[in-house]
Amino acid sequence: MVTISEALRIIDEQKINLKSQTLPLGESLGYALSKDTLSPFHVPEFDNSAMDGYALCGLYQEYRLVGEVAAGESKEVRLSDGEAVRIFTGAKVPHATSAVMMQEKTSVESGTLFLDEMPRIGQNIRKRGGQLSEGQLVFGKGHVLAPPSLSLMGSLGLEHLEVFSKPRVNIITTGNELVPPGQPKAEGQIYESNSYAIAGVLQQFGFQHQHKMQIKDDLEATKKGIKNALESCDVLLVSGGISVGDYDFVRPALEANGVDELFYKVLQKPGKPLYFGRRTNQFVFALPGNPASSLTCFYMYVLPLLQKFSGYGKVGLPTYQFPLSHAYENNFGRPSFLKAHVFNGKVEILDGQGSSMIQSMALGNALAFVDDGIQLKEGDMVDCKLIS
Ligand SMILES: Nc1nc2c(c(=O)[nH]1)N[C@H]1C(S)=C(S)[C@@H](COP(=O)(O)OP(=O)(O)OC[C@H]3O[C@@H](n4cnc5c(N)ncnc54)[C@H](O)[C@@H]3O)O[C@H]1N2
Ligand code: MOO
Repeated sequence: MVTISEALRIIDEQKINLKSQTLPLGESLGYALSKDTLSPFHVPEFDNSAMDGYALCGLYQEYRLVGEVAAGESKEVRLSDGEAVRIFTGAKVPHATSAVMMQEKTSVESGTLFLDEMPRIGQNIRKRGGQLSEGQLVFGKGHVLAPPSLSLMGSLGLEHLEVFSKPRVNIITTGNELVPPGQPKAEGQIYESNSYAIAGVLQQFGFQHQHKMQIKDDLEATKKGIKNALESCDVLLVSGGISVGDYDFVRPALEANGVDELFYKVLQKPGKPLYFGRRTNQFVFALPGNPASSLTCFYMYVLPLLQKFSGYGKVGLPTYQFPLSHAYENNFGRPSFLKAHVFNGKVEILDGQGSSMIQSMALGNALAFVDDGIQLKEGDMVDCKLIS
């Protein structure tokens, strides 16, 4: 049995041979850059107007209007002292421009521009290189591409990006009692639901599974199922069959397939019988079958590994602190990730903390961490991870 921090450290210490690939800009969302990106030119490349209005030469309240510059125009307009040109947002300002005045603060009468107020030097001019200089580091290796990053890369004219590949994931569910939703089920059987949660949470964080298989609680079938699944994935997620029951065959079947155990059992609730193993550059998590346990283990342990495997510079869900909306005591006998709801700047720990209870998790939006035996008062700060 390891502690939560030991388990996280073991995951973090794994050396992974990362692969990289080239992707079109439009398909790069959620990937991490596999090399540093330097700006190929100054951004903006030229001084330009931040407003629709007038480019002014000299600082006065009256100007001779001598022309117009639209966005995208490349012709050089010559401005002399006391002259102004009509200009539009994003258009290149003429060389001698002192300031741009927004059109709402102006009036024009027979070729003369009048300003409602005195302009200030440099007003409404977006300076060349104001955001980035040519050769400046834009993003370091490992930067994860969110929508603003795609916008910036696009503005640099980069059509293709070098990114780290993401792991191929397979899912195995185990359990003779499991029946797929939509099928008839007999007394004692239940509907299989973990694979939907796991496939969903993979998708939520930008990963995909390739194959999902269900295997019976039988040592030979489990060995064979794991062997097949490991033929085509980098990360294998197994649900159930990892505890100590007579029908829990996942651990010996992993061993028979040459997977080395890195830890088994974590001192936590839920998800105590969590297993993590490795075979060369392949990783296996055997997630406890209880629905809330398997999902909690995904957020806490699987996600950091998947992100590390994808070359992310920072992994795992960030922790935020919120004040408790009520008193709470952790009597579970283990450090606990509790199903919780963060709302209006406070966190409520929900009823229904049983590992088999998924409704509380479905109605909540966070996991709140409370250590074993801790008594908390209303207003005490609690570490939370937001899951939706
Ligand atoms: N003697 C002990 N028994 C148990 C211990 C223990 O330490 N000693 N640990 C308990 C804890 S904690 C957990 S968590 C579970 C984990 O057991 P397994 O990983 O072996 O999971 P199963 O026994 O296969 O299933 C547990 C539970 O979850 C349901 N389940 C399983 N798979 C699915 C699925 N795909 N979809 C929906 N529901 C699923 C299954 O029917 C069981 O109810 O072990 C405790 N026991
Ligand atoms: O460790 Mo288990 O997930 O409490 O039922």
